[in-house]
Amino acid sequence: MKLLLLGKTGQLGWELQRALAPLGTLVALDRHEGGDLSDNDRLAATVQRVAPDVIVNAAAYTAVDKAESDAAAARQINAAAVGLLAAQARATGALLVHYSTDYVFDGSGDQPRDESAATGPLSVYGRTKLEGEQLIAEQGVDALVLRTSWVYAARGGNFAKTMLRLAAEREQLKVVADQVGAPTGADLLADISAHMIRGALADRSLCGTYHAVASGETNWHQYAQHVLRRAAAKGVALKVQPDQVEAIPTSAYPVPAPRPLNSRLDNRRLQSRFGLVLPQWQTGVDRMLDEIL
Ligand SMILES: NC(=O)C1=CN([C@@H]2O[C@H](COP(=O)(O)OP(=O)(O)OC[C@H]3O[C@@H](n4cnc5c(N)ncnc54)[C@H](OP(=O)(O)O)[C@@H]3O)[C@@H](O)[C@H]2O)C=CC1
Ligand SMILES: Cc1cn([C@H]2C[C@H](O)[C@@H](COP(=O)(O)OP(=O)(O)O[C@H]3O[C@@H](C)C(=O)[C@@H](O)[C@H]3O)O2)c(=O)[nH]c1=O
Repeated sequence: MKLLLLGKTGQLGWELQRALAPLGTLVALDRHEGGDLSDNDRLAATVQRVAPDVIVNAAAYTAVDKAESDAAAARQINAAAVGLLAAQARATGALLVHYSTDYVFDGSGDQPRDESAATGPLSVYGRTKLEGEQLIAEQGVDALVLRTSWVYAARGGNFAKTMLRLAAEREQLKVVADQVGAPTGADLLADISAHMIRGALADRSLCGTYHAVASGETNWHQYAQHVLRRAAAKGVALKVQPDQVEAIPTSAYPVPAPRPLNSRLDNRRLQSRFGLVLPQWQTGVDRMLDEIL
């Protein structure tokens, strides 16, 4: 079996290189190796040349605020290129694996959303990611679409690392406390993906959209405090102590792209259909911190 992985250098792409390797022959590409999602013609030529049984797309335009003023590029990478991959997979019978986000929702309410909940993105990033999902659905291709949230990894940029940096540099740290969700490790997502690919290749009726997040919930402020407590316990020098991180409302942290307040995703469909247990979010965060600190 041959797998094509796009976006191999991202948080998730890096972990997928590890997790997908035992499944077959893995061709992992970055944007400079024929895997550029801003160039549909080259991308199509790459897929045809590799002729994979499974296409795994970990590439995306993930700069949420920048996307507000760069919508054409975000739409090309998060939607148009995804539509092309879906068409190619459909034409060849390949399985498509793709990742989406909690930001496809409007964040209203205080309950976890399941896969059938109405979408309503608030930002260009969220809208273009939803368009990518819709293009996959329109093709009617065999696909696994994993909606996840608040991704972190030992390698790459993420909120936890930003907090460690800012708490070491600054005298004061203010973090929003009214956006709720679940930090999800790229390593967990990659392992889940490998498991799901095996399952879906054996039984294509398992294809579909899944909320793939760690269990439990937190908010960005509590998450920041958790990260800093762990760092302080390991003797990392911090200018801002965990208890000094100020909790603020979203309205006090103006940014170009609105974020959903309620990012809770219900992961029961994934757990029951694939026989998985998704660990509490702290498990993976602590492991990542042990690795990087
Ligand atoms: N990060 C998060 O918090 C969340 C992410 N997701 C989704 O999960 C998936 C993986 O995200 P994550 O690993 O965190 O993202 P990263 O930002 O860590 O990585 C994104 C990857 O996409 C690549 N990329 C960007 N533009 C192009 C392009 N034009 N052609 C080819 N590759 C490109 C980047 O390459 P380069 O390094 O060269 O720029 C990088 O390898 C994405 O679909 C994302 O939308 C969902 C929810 C939360
Ligand atoms: C750096 C910082 C951020 N914040 C806020 C801003 C925002 O509301 C929240 C998270 O900040 P970030 O900008 O790091 O996170 P953001 O880029 O919005 O993260 C999102 O990325 C995309 C790719 C996704 O798909 C989402 O699931 C989510 O992980 O914390 C503070 O309150 N204080 C701070 O000092």
